[in-house]
Amino acid sequence: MSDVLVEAAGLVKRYPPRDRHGTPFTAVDGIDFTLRRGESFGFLGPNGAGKSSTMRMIACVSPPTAGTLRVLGMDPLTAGRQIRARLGVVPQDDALDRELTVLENLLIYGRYFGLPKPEIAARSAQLLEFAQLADRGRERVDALSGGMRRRLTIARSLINEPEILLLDEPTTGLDPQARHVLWDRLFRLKQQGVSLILTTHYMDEAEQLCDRLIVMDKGRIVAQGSPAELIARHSTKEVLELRFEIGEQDKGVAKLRDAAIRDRLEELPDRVLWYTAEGEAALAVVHQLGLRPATAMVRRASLEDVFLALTGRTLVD
Ligand SMILES: Nc1ncnc2c1ncn2[C@@H]1O[C@H](COP(=O)(O)OP(=O)(O)OP(=O)(O)O)[C@@H](O)[C@H]1O
Repeated sequence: MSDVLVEAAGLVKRYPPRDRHGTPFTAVDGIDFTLRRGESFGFLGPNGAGKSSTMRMIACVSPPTAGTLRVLGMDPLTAGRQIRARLGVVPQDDALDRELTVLENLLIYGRYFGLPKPEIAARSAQLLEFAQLADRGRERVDALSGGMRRRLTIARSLINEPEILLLDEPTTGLDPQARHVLWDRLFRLKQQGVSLILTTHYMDEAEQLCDRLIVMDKGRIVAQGSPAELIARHSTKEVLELRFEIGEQDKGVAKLRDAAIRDRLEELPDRVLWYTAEGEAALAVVHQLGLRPATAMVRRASLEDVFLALTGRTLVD
């Protein structure tokens, strides 16, 4: 069995104009990547980066405009059905049947894959257990919380025992506790050997779940690597984050620029970031300069800093 799960070369997705006067829109602009078995992948980027468009092509629901794409060694244009039988897909919107019960949603999905009835029943029971919904099987989906609905969608996507699970922004819109429950479930799937491919614009999610990341912006790949590699390559180890009182930031930055000539300073509307190997030493300099920021915090660099370095923008505006 090949260890390549997904391979893309020069992959393009262009959408037709929305109206007669419009122009076609290139959402994915010639990207190359290889996803291998045994790792979990994240497409990280802000809204509109082209992450969902890439996922929909991998899920065989949206044909590429140009380039080549192979999923599990097959071409989605000619072998979509065979590929889909081995994939689980968790779309951005849950697409559950809200008028049916939790259990019925699973049963219907099993039938869609043509699985034998006893197998669907046994598998549904296991999946409800896995999704921590065992006592909710007879309730209507309407009655579930957002976090429960997400877990049910994941349970549903596992009915065919997929090798790859595609998740489009799995925790967007969930509260912190529901997100952590979901991460725990996804982590278990990883341990069971399911390869996760997800999109996110949350750096903590990417750091928690992904072994490798593809950072996208405006339809292109701007960097690839493990979270640790990306941070080592594109940021200093530490960051001193300073917030000034309203109207004080410009004066502060002018002084800092003179002091931090060898380091990168990043000015955002609400804070200043000083990229340095030694955050505490930089903070001492801030005090020597006579600056009194409203808050000052030394922290480790994160994927957010990588994104800022690569694109000049933050992940979540
Ligand atoms: N069917 C479509 N027709 C025209 N334009 C589209 C269509 N689908 C997406 N787009 C545009 O393509 C761009 C990329 O969208 P895509 O959903 O792939 O981005 P994304 O990185 O997943 O962002 P998000 O986090 O908002 O889902 C966006 O500007 C979007 O408006």
